[in-house]
Amino acid sequence: MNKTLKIETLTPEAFKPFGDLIDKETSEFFMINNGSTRRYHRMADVDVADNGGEPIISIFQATPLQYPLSIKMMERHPLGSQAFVPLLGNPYLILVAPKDDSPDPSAIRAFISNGRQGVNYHKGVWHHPVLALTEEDQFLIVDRSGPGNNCDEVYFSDKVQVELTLNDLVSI
Ligand SMILES: NC(=O)N[C@@H](O)C(=O)O
Ligand code: NI
Repeated sequence: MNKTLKIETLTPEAFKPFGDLIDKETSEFFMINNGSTRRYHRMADVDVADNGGEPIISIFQATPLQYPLSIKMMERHPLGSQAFVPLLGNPYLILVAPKDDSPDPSAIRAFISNGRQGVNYHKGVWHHPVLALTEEDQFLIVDRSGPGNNCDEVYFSDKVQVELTLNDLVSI
């Protein structure tokens, strides 16, 4: 199978099958701290308690891969959600595929964040490891620590060619 992915703009509706969008610009807020602060409340839930899991906060400093990207694998976290919040305001890419026993290469979807949007992958959603577009980009991560295997990886056979090119990046 040969396929080049179109890169989609990240919206709450488009990302809904895969998780939550952590995005001020598409979220409600209420005022706190005597009117000095907007609280964008509960943008996503941290779903990590299965098998005695606990929520942890980490930082990823990521380096861009080579493009056009030949997508060789996808992974999922069967025991917990995983959130990525960009810290430096740089656009980055998200590759996801629907929950299933194995990722369907023909169902992979590519999104681009405007650098102000984070994502929270729901438990078991297939995704590609973080895809920075800027050298040493940084992300705050909220995911799970605890017993059990929480990372399934599937490598595609050589016959499957799913490519991601940047030349049709939507303007963000
Ligand atoms: N392995 C790890 O902690 N990171 C991946 O889960 C990822 O989605 O980048
Ligand atoms: Ni992951």
